[in-house]
Amino acid sequence: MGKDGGVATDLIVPLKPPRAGKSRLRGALGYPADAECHAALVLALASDTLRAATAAPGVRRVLVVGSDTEALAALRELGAEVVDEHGNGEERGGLNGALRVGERLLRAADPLAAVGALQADLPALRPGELAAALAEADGRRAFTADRHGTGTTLLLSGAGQPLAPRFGEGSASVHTASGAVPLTLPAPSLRGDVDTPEDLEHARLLGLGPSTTALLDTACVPH
Ligand SMILES: Nc1nc2c(ncn2[C@@H]2O[C@H](COP(=O)(O)OP(=O)(O)OP(=O)(O)O)[C@@H](O)[C@H]2O)c(=O)[nH]1
Ligand SMILES: C=C(OP(=O)(O)O)C(=O)O
Repeated sequence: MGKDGGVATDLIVPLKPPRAGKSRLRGALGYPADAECHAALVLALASDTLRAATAAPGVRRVLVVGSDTEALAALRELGAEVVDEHGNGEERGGLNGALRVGERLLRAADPLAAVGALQADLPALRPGELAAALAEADGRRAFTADRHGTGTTLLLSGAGQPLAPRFGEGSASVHTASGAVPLTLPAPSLRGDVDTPEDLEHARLLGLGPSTTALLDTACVPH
């Protein structure tokens, strides 16, 4: 059991190489679209997500799965565990493939672990809202939809039960069809993933974490 009475959960956080990821965010809020500046913004979103995830009661391990060595090293500094999604010669399986790599590792360490997948673009995430989602799920395979109701920000599985991730366009209805329980708690910070400039403004109004706040306050000089 986690400290709040929910089931202790190991989380996988997938991270696409920051230069390639979050393409729709380039130039958001007047922030430079330059490749280095954009990568710094994507990394800041992930840093704030991880800071909140590692602080959430009920979360036991947080494992970042990605392929960008520099980004993984920076996130390890924050206290997250990191793994290369192609490290063992795994084929390129995109987002769901990366999640399966993480799930395999976590279940090898503890076959009875409750495992979840949390998106890396939740810069306003509050630890208490993540903990409340784990508590509502209470060991069931369950998910939180994004604020639009179409995507998925968190997918959870019960102890020893496959995660069976089906992230991608319209994943909320696909996860529902696959039997995952849609969680009903409001948890705006957990539903506030950032894909577009409008999403970033929404997250800013909720209250961004320190990394994204500091970055947007600093003039990034385009190369
Ligand atoms: N490890 C890994 N993570 C991925 C991959 N594709 C997407 N992600 C991550 O999955 C989460 C959700 O992905 P999207 O919101 O579609 O992000 P994106 O592909 O960076 O964004 P767009 O360029 O706007 O489509 C984010 O945390 C991404 O970093 C992948 O191939 N490997
Ligand atoms: C991949 C997904 O993320 P997004 O909708 O944020 O691109 C998803 O919600 O399944």
